[in-house]
Amino acid sequence: MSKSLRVAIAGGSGRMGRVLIEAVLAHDDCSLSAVLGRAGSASLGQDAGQPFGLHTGVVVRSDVEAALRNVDVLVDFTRPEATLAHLAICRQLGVKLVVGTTGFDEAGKAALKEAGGEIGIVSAPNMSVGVNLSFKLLEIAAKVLATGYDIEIVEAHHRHKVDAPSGTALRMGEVVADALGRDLASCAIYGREGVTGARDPSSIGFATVRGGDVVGDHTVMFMADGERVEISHKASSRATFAQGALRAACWLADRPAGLYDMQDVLALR
Ligand SMILES: NC(=O)C1=CN([C@@H]2O[C@H](COP(=O)(O)OP(=O)(O)OC[C@H]3O[C@@H](n4cnc5c(N)ncnc54)[C@H](OP(=O)(O)O)[C@@H]3O)[C@@H](O)[C@H]2O)C=CC1
Ligand SMILES: O=C(O)C1=N[C@H](C(=O)O)C[C@H](O)C1
Repeated sequence: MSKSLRVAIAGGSGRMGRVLIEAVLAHDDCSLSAVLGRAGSASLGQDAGQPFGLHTGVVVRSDVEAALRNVDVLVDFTRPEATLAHLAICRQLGVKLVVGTTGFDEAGKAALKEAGGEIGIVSAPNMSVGVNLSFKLLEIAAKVLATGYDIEIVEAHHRHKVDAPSGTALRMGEVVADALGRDLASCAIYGREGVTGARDPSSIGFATVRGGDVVGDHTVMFMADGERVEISHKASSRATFAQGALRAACWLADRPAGLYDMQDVLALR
């Protein structure tokens, strides 16, 4: 079978970048067409697989416009500022985009939405099937447990993660708040310290743990007098995110312009 979808990877030297390169090379329908590196990075000009002992035949490049000229879809797990710079070039060239990057501010989210008017984009804080199923379970749980249950979200990640709470935890909060008719921005409590007073029953609390090599753990707790329901997801390999990202890339191939997420890709909406 010919590998028909030409995929580029941004942040090729990152934790997700490496796993994505391996996943593209092993994929039946995707070919590795370009790998982007940050300007000044030592990896520029090297084979993209060199840091992990693979020969890919694709060298790392920082000239994004030239690198994306013969590409169908860019898969980007980097930082918001890098993703938004890549987004502008994808719009110019008509290249589709899968965004795994988290930590966008409101302006960044608005830029993705606007670009969805011109190109196909899948943007999701978590590409795993399990987390996306959890979003559906949370919607049901929040509706059934709407009164008398205090809701708290706990997430844990590796020591290198730079944004908090995780994009996934924030999306879990949004899903629960939407199901309850609450506005997350006004009911979220991001950590507690000192004399906080009793818990406001309408609040949704977040707690963040960072350390070691934790790939990504998320738990939403619904706590009442006499019982507690917990919905948990634990990722043990980044390959689960990479598989989801490539599933999104293949799904985007014959979609019209629009801003989609993994709920669309997995037909969970
Ligand atoms: N949606 C999902 O399923 C998942 C999302 N993520 C998200 O993906 C993102 C990346 O995570 P991770 O791989 O662990 O992070 P890393 O720090 O390991 O990798 C980030 C990559 O982005 C590159 N980069 C950073 N800033 C720039 C810039 N300004 N211009 C160009 N390239 C840049 C880095 O280059 P350099 O090496 O030169 O610094 C590096 O290659 C995070 O936002 C994370 O939350 C992670 C896992 C799953
Ligand atoms: O930075 C990570 O590693 C991860 N980030 C994502 C997030 O912020 O939700 C998803 C995953 O949990 C791993």
